[in-house]
Amino acid sequence: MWRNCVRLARRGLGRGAVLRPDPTVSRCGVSKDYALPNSSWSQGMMDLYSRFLEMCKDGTWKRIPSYSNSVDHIPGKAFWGVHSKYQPQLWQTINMDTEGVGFEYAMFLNPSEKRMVCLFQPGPYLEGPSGFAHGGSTATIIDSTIGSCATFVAGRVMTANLSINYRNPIPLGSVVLVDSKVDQVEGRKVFLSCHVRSIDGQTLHAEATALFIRLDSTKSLQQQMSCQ
Ligand SMILES: CCCCCCCC/C=C\CCCCCCCC(=O)SCCNC(=O)CCNC(=O)[C@H](O)C(C)(C)COP(=O)(O)OP(=O)(O)OC[C@H]1O[C@@H](n2cnc3c(N)ncnc32)[C@H](O)[C@@H]1OP(=O)(O)O
Repeated sequence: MWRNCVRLARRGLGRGAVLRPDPTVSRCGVSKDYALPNSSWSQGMMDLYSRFLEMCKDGTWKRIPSYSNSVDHIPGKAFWGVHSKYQPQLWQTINMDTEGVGFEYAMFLNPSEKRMVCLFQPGPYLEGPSGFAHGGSTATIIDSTIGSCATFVAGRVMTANLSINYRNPIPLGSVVLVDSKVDQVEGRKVFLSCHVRSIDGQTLHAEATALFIRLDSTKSLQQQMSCQ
């Protein structure tokens, strides 16, 4: 029951939506990539996306697809390791099937700089203060961007600490750049920082620091989360 609720929530159902077969998985078993342009993207979002795609051509940057099932990111799909009994099915909470209402985004990785950038256009479901993004949605996109960056550098990680200073509200429908990088790795600890700015760079919306811990692959995720 709980598992089904989580699956529904993660599929972005709500507000009168009806149950239907999981649309993220096609008949041939290939998951949908949510981080691709759609008709809800503003011109600003499209322009920025094209600029980053251009920078991918020489290999400096790499576009990161986003599947609802995180294991689809991993060759061989063994993201949580052979020791884990827990295989998460729908891990990316930020993907919604109705275009434009929630998190519209695309991530790009710069491997040599250990940097992950996310182009983010918040939709109306993310409203906090009237006309502006909820702080929790800003935290979610920061956590996802920083988390993907830490995943690239360290493998399986979890957020241990995330500290955010909110400097200026993010208008719904605007486009911001979430720019994160790994500052330091000490054993299992990965320290990162992040800035959220308007496209023109004039407005600092938020800044964050985070600590991610690389998971011990000899323990199952359930053991690490004290679930059993
Ligand atoms: C080629 C391209 C590749 C690109 C890849 C793209 C694909 C990406 C795909 C998918 C990415 C998606 C990204 C999403 C990201 C979202 C992430 C989340 O939201 S995670 C959910 C929220 N977080 C939790 O629920 C954690 C709950 N906490 C825990 O489970 C544990 O506390 C855990 C695992 C964090 C640590 O537990 P322990 O038992 O493994 O380790 P201990 O011994 O406690 O800590 C290790 C060291 O870290 C310090 N530490 C731990 N927590 C700390 C804290 N909060 N502050 C400071 N230090 C802390 C400790 O003091 C210790 O340090 P000393 O080794 O003694 O020096």
